[in-house]
Amino acid sequence: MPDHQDLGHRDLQNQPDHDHGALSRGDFPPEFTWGVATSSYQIEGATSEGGRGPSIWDTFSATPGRVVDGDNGDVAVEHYRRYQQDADLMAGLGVDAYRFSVAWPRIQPTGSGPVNQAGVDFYSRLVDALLERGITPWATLYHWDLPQPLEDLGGWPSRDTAYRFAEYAAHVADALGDRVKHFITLNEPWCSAFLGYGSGRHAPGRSDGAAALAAAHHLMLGHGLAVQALRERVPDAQVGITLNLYPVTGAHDGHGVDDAVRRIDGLSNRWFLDPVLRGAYPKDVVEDVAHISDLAFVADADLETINAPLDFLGVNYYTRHVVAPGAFPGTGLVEFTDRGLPTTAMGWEVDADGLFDILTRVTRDYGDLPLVMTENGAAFDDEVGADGTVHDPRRIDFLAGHLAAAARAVRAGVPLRGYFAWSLMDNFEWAEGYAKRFGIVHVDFDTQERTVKDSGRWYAAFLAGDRTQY
Ligand SMILES: OC[C@@H]1[C@@H](O)[C@H](O)[C@@H](O)c2[nH]c(CCc3ccccc3)c[n+]21
Repeated sequence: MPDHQDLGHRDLQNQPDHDHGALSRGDFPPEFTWGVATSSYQIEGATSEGGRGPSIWDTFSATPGRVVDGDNGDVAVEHYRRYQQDADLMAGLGVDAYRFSVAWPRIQPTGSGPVNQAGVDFYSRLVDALLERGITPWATLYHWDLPQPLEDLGGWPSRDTAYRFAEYAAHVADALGDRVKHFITLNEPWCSAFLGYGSGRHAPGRSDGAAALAAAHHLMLGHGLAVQALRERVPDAQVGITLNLYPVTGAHDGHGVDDAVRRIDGLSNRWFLDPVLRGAYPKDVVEDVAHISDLAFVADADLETINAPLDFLGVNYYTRHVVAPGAFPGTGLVEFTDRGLPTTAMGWEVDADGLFDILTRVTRDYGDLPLVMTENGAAFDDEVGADGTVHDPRRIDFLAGHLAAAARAVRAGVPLRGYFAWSLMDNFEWAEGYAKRFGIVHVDFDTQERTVKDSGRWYAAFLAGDRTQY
């Protein structure tokens, strides 16, 4: 297993694998934050309104073949104009908080220079709508919609983009910092870098390993610089970053599996956890990628900047990675396998124990930094019944099972402070377009009608204190 130095080892008691039974909000600390999450490009629409400039996802989704059915975010679920109605939906669910993202192209249409006041005004109105309803705003500064002009200048592989991001963060802090006290700098730099510049599955759709590693570095550098900008302007803010983290398990215990686990754990988790929380790249993974890049883009003080003190780490959890050595041992190729467990519409295995495993691992290996589940949820093919209801029992089971795992992690000593269900409502699911529905509220994409699904009613009852079976 990887050689983690033991930082502040905690006695995380082992718990039974499955403890079915009753669960309620009371199984969590009273100050625990319960919310729902979305992101700008996935819900706002109005991509040419209010002075917004183009983002790499506007360009990417307009490129034939990149997104299922040629879907794009031009309309999405019209949150830009329906935000009051959507704030009412959240109030109806009884959430404490709402995690949304600010679209950089609305604040600075070209990615630099003076702010676009209409863009600032939209988020100011949104924040006021939330506060009026007693909902705490949690703002993600970057959830993948990089202004296209910055991509034209090199994008995240270019160091300058990190500096532009810090300037953008300062503008958001100036505009919203009087009312927004919870900030997440980046959503999932792993996706922005490795899906955007590595595999090309996401915007901007480049396939260049060296560029992907440079992008990962400059995303993390931008994170560190943005933390400084936020701290200077909003001294009472809680600041964090959100990482998509995966427990990685060997498919069997045969030859080479341990190294396959080490490699994938390294590239999925430690490549981001170590710089952000320890101020150093993991040495074993630096060796794994040496044939791709010598990391010459790393400047001396960068890792110190990246290792900016945080108030929390956001964790997005969806499923576990199960790996085995690839067909050609010694090449470092790794196969991702499945165990035949039930899967969601995304083909991701449902594995609530993986949530317990990743939360306890982060606390065991990286210390007592408070953790917040900034995303957890599932896509299933929902349909609106004749009576207008949406029965989604599998999503209820998914949420209940994962909340039970979260409660186990809390009992085991993990400093978990909050949970945001992904997602408030069905929306643009990136390369899958509108074909995949993650919402606890259904959206008819033709009429824009919102219908609270059974899972939304279940979550509202849970938040109201009802006990639930799972
Ligand atoms: O795919 C569901 C959600 C997205 O809608 C969110 O915008 C994004 O933050 C998010 N991250 C993950 C896990 C990483 C991932 C994202 C997209 C595709 C494949 C893996 C799942 N999700």
